[in-house]
Amino acid sequence: MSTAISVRNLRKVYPGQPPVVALADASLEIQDNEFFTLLGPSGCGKTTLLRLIAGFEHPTSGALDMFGEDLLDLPPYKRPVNTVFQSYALFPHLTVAQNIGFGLEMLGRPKAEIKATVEEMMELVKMTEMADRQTGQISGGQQQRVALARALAPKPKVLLLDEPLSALDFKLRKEMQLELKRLQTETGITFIFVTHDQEEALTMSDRIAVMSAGSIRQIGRPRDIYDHPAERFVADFIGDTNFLPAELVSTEEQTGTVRLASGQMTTARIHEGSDVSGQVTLAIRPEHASLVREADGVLAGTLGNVVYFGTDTHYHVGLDDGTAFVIRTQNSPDTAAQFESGARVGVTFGADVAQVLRD
Ligand SMILES: Nc1ncnc2c1ncn2[C@@H]1O[C@H](COP(=O)(O)OP(=O)(O)OP(=O)(O)O)[C@@H](O)[C@H]1O
Repeated sequence: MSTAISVRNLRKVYPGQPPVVALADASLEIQDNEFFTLLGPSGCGKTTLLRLIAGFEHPTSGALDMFGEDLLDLPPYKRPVNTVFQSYALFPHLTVAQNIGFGLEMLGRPKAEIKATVEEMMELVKMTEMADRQTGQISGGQQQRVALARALAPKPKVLLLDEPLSALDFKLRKEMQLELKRLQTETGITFIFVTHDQEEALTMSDRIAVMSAGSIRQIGRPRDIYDHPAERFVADFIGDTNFLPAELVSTEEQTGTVRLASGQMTTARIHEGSDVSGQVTLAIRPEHASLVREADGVLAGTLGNVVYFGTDTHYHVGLDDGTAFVIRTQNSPDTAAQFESGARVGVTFGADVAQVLRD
């Protein structure tokens, strides 16, 4: 696999009083044919990074290459990228076919080529039957498909997608997530997708960069990031997590022996390259822990609320050291509630599910 985009120590400061550091010092590599997602809360710098790649902004410092070529010398229209915006920016009085062909007309492509590409794109996004409808008269989901087809029509090497699904309702959003993934696989184009929705990122991406306050906190495959968050921000932002204070007693490669507040010893995973020692925080996902009899637990406490969600049940335990801990178990027709609210209970978890977090 070759590298599509290489971002090295990219920094963007917007002038003002005071100046805004939108991107502090970002470095990452995106592979050709990857579905890569920039995930983070509002204002963390996702759109800024996308705009730097597109060429709508110029960095304060740093380097940016695409397929080995320095991008910073190229104006936006000469970069082999295209962008799909949150507001689809379609022309409502033009037809579906005219909207899709618009960019190609601007590029001065021959008429026959435009016609063939528009037909190919309409088929790709399943809009052939609506070719002659004005885009002001089609649904939000259909407009989204046209916007995608228009952006894909010039066959960019990289497609930038800035929260393209955020205007759609929940059900349509789910459908379009699968659709986007299909389009990426079928076209083989590198997608860089921006979202603040963790579930969207986990379901669609080959890899995710989690961002916070202008910097990249962790890069990894969805499963790695979910199961092995490197730091508290990532563990907190993606999914639900229990945090336990602990003391790191010894380490051997990626495994640490820790003493919990209860005095019990257990093992936990240490993220590669993490420099941790002394007092640490452990992260344990609610579905990775089990509720057991008090005598069988690594931790002991009193069961508080038991909340039934249909597919699963959440058990809220008040641990004896005062920490709150949630356990999530999947329901099935033959699982009966084993513990009542108010009961003394134990909490246990496997050796490889607890993660030592860096600060
Ligand atoms: N043109 C600009 N001038 C000054 N500040 C800006 C400009 N554009 C963005 N910012 C600031 O830079 C920071 C990063 O903004 P950016 O739009 O990249 O974040 P984001 O993660 O994409 O957020 P959102 O999810 O809300 O779109 C924010 O503090 C924002 O207010």
